[in-house]
Amino acid sequence: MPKILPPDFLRERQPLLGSEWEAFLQSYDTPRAYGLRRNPFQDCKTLPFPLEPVPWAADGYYFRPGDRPGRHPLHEAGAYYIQEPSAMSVVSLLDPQPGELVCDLCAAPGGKSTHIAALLHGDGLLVSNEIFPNRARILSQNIERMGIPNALVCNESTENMASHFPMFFHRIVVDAPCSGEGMFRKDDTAIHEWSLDNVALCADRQKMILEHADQMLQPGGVLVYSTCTFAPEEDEAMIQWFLETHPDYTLTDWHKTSLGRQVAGIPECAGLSDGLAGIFSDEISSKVLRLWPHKLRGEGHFAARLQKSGTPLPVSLLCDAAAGTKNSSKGKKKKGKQNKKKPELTDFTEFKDTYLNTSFSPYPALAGGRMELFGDELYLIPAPVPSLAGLKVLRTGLHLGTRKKNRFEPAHALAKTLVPTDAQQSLDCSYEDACRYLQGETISCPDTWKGWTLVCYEGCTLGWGKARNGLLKNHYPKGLRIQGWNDPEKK
Ligand SMILES: C[S@@+](CC[C@H](N)C(=O)[O-])C[C@H]1O[C@@H](n2cnc3c(N)ncnc32)[C@H](O)[C@@H]1O
Repeated sequence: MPKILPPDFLRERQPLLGSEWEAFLQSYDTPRAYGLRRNPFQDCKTLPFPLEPVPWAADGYYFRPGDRPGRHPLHEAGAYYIQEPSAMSVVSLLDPQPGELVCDLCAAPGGKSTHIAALLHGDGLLVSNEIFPNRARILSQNIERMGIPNALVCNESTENMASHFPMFFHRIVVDAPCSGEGMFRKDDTAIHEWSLDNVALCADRQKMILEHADQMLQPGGVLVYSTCTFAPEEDEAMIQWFLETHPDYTLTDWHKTSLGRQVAGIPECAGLSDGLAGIFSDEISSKVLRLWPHKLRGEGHFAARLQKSGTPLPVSLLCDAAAGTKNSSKGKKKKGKQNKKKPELTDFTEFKDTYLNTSFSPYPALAGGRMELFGDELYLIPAPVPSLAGLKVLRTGLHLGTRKKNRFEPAHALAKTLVPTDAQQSLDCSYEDACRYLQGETISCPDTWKGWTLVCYEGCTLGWGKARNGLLKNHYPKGLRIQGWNDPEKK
């Protein structure tokens, strides 16, 4: 059925597209493209469905919708993240480097965050923030599913984030809440919720979020601002306003970024565009990036990369400064009071010596990290994390496990950061056993195995099982179990 678009939208946007208007409208009647990003932390050699590269993202691929990769055990294993193809351009533009401190300020459900983490390779720190608690929980689950060891997940207003992390980050992405015009083909709710008043409201909110992002960015840092709307008020005009009110920033030409270089070899098929010409100065329109659904295989998107003047500070100085920050927020602390005693680490050490191989080496950010107990929960906090007092934090680095009476129970999050060769016992499951495991069933293992075992499928980790007498007791978290995995209709 043809889409019925709001009359105000049609009237306002037609002049922006000129001779391309008909092609733009026709894009609403053509099928949309589907994408996924492969996860370097869970490196499955081959995926069981055909893929085609997305030109603007190194690990991005198109898939055929009928293949339903969201209903495959490899999805639960974190082998990939399903992401709208145009949305992958944002982190390509941000270009985070291993060792950096990076913030995703409006992060749920985690498309940009999981992409940033993949490019950091476990080195440096990702702080992912989401203002709404339910969405922050989904974000946190996705961070865990993708086996990301060096992330904090916060559930804060951008104002509280700014007061807690002043001038802290090397790179920040503001993937702003917006009027969502670029999602009209994909999502009818975006059409129903759209109005010109909402465009104006979104623009005001975006200005506030950008002010906070500026406060959090180091001198010399990079800020990428993106939306999934065509509204110039939220796109080029927002960048114009930001540059006028923040003279210490310059706009980076997207053609001269790694995104532009990547595309240079395949200019025709990429279909990436500059900003709106004629309405805004060349300085802005020639440097910002637009993705139009009639020009490429993806939905509508806008992105701009801004560089702050100055020289970045050493990471150690930044941590000291942030640790001394007093947060005025009365936010809840992390569940389970922080244990002031020096954590007794023997339990984890014993676990590690018994069940993990010496090849198990925490990621660079964790190698210099600190262990902290919150109640009986033991966390490994990446090296550059400052004090988190007063901040609502859902995930503090890597959850190693729980201290029980006479034993240590490893966390699901720990399993997700491991590869099969990290564990002394890892079971390479068949497809059928992987499905049974994900439903919470017991599966078989060699009779001689005893204790904690990594359950793997196609080289990716699903979770823990505990071996006894040839059977693996299922330790896949109850909240993640889904029934019907063996049903071919649901595959
Ligand atoms: C475009 S979405 C982010 C998508 C995400 N970056 C991803 O790639 O998966 C914008 C996010 O901003 C959040 N948001 C809404 N109002 C906000 C506000 N006032 N301050 C900060 N974030 C807000 C929304 O809940 C939403 O999760």
